[in-house]
Amino acid sequence: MEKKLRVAIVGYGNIGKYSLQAIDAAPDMEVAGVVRRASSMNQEKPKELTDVPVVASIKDLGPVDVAILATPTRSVPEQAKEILALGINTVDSYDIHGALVDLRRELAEVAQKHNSVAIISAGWDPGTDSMIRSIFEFMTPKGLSYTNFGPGMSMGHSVAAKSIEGVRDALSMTIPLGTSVHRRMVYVELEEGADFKTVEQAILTDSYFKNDETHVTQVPKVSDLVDMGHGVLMERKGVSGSSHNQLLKFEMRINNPALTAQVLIASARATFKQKPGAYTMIEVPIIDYLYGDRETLIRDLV
Ligand SMILES: NC(=O)C1=CN([C@@H]2O[C@H](COP(=O)(O)OP(=O)(O)OC[C@H]3O[C@@H](n4cnc5c(N)ncnc54)[C@H](OP(=O)(O)O)[C@@H]3O)[C@@H](O)[C@H]2O)C=CC1
Ligand SMILES: N[C@@H](CCCC(=O)C(=O)O)C(=O)O
Repeated sequence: MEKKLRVAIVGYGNIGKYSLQAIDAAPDMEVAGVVRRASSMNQEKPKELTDVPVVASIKDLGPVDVAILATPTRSVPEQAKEILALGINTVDSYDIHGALVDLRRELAEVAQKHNSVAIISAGWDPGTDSMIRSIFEFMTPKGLSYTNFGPGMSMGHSVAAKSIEGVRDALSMTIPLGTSVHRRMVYVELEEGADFKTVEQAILTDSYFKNDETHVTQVPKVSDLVDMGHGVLMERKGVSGSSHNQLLKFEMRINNPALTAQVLIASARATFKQKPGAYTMIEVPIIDYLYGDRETLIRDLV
């Protein structure tokens, strides 16, 4: 039997937990262990990790082939560089669209030097939606595409709101207003003594929120509101050759962390088929994400 890929999960929040399930379900992978912050190591070990090594540094695990970075987007650049420099492949779901080209360039330099591979921004948006947008684009090179999220929980925005001083927990709901325009409804649970107006101002000026209509509401308990469902409707009206009004549509309604984790696991597999460097999902051949014999996949899917 083929040797299984040994996968480490870095950060055990929502994406981390669902990554464990996706690794367990993958025939070609096994979990090498979970890397957590020192502060989380003191907590009681979650039941599903009973037989899984949990460590504070990836260097304390046995051999690791690839690391899933399931940490806040803003901590990805530093962590990815450290892990790639150990010769270990990385995948992340970095979701700051305006900065991912720079991240790709920075990680490519480290990966090429240390003979490793990074697939960055590998969730659903950015991620699989980026692949769909690209397909729309070559099917109808002229035209307009719209990406309409939700309604649903944006994890990137929730994580950004949670990181603000004085916030104990946060939920950011994305409300689609049409034509790629969104409203952000942010619910915050505050630490004892925190000032709501200060927190509200910090959220409104954070780069995750400052370009959208955003409303911040204080609630007693965020966990009572959380529903991790999300989704997207992508539409394009465009032109193929000289034929107008070609209408294309893609829609999905999902459990956000489950889908993101599944895409990360598929990307982890794909890292082993690339030359050292850093890639976004649209640069990797689709077949590299799939498990199975190449000709069988081609026979079944093409
Ligand atoms: N591209 C896409 O489509 C998507 C991208 N995402 C991205 O995934 C990211 C993670 O989301 P989610 O799993 O909900 O986040 P969580 O907050 O649930 O989990 C993140 C985990 O990372 C660890 N962590 C927390 N703070 C830090 C820190 N400052 N530095 C390093 N590690 C830290 C913690 O794990 P521990 O306690 O074990 O150390 C924490 O539980 C989001 O920031 C979002 O941008 C999410 C969905 C879709
Ligand atoms: N990156 C997103 C996934 C895409 C949805 C989105 O960007 C949004 O709801 O604003 C997330 O973190 O959940």
